[in-house]
Amino acid sequence: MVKLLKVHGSENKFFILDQTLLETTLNDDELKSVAINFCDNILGGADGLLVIDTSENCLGKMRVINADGSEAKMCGNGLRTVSRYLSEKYQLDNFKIETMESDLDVEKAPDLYNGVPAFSVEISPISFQKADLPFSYKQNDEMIDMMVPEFLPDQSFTAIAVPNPHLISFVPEVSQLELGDLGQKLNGKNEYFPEGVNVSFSQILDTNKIFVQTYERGVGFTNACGTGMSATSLAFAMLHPDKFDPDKEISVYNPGGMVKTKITLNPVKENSQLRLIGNATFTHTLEVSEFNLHSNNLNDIDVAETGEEKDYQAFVESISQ
Ligand SMILES: N[C@@H](CCC[C@H](N)C(=O)O)C(=O)O
Repeated sequence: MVKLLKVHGSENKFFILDQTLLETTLNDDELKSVAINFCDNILGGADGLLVIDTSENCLGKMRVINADGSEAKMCGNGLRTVSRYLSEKYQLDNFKIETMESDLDVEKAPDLYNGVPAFSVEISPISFQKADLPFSYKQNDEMIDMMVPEFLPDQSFTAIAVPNPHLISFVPEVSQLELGDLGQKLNGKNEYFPEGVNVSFSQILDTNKIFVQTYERGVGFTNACGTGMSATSLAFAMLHPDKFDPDKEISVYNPGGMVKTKITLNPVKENSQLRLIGNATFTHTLEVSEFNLHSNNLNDIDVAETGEEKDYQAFVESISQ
């Protein structure tokens, strides 16, 4: 039997499959089918499948398969949960994890709340270049605080790859309707973001305090998007210096809870440093036979709750007071 986990970071939910536990690893087609099946049908679904593989230079490698079967370059909330998994497996608190474009530094952080383990993860590399998003809008090589009436008439937009693509707009109040419409438009066939984009709207609440909601590529509305909150924090620090204190962490509220980000701006903006700090919660363990996993038959799974979710909900309750 193979043991999987259901996990979340700020209620951005995933299944973790450690391929190193298998006799025979799943190939890419099998991973895609299993990701779609798990994310649609098991335990209320999830936003993606996080796949752990061996790595030559790091403690492990993380791949991110979105709910629709597409593969993402990175996942910030997911990386925290994979960090916890590898930390417990190898009894280490500080190490590197290989992702599609870079080896990222991760470390155990103080618990977010009683019974809520937390990890701090590096988010990198950063790019604003149109080729790295990719996007196409008139002759622009970058899109930074730019009015784009083709998206929405009265909002400005910033595009940042970390390295998955994000489009960010600061708004007086988040409109789910406008976010959903724009997210759908830019993730369907469109001339601006040919590979789709994660779209985040953010409300500035106070100094170093923002709210972020994201329409995710390959998923749709999500409770939280880790790379989205990191990219939005970078845009916030760059574009709203009057509300940004560089010596302190930023509190990023989201529909699933709250994370912290630490932004160290660099005059060369691509060399700025981003860290994402937040919960790594395991909600369920699942056991399935390797044969059933290979044949994408998920009818016979043993599920057990870990009991961690009540502590996470107590944390959410504590920040809403
Ligand atoms: N929610 C993730 C991002 C997942 C990838 C995204 N759907 C994409 O396709 O780029 C996060 O926490 O960063």
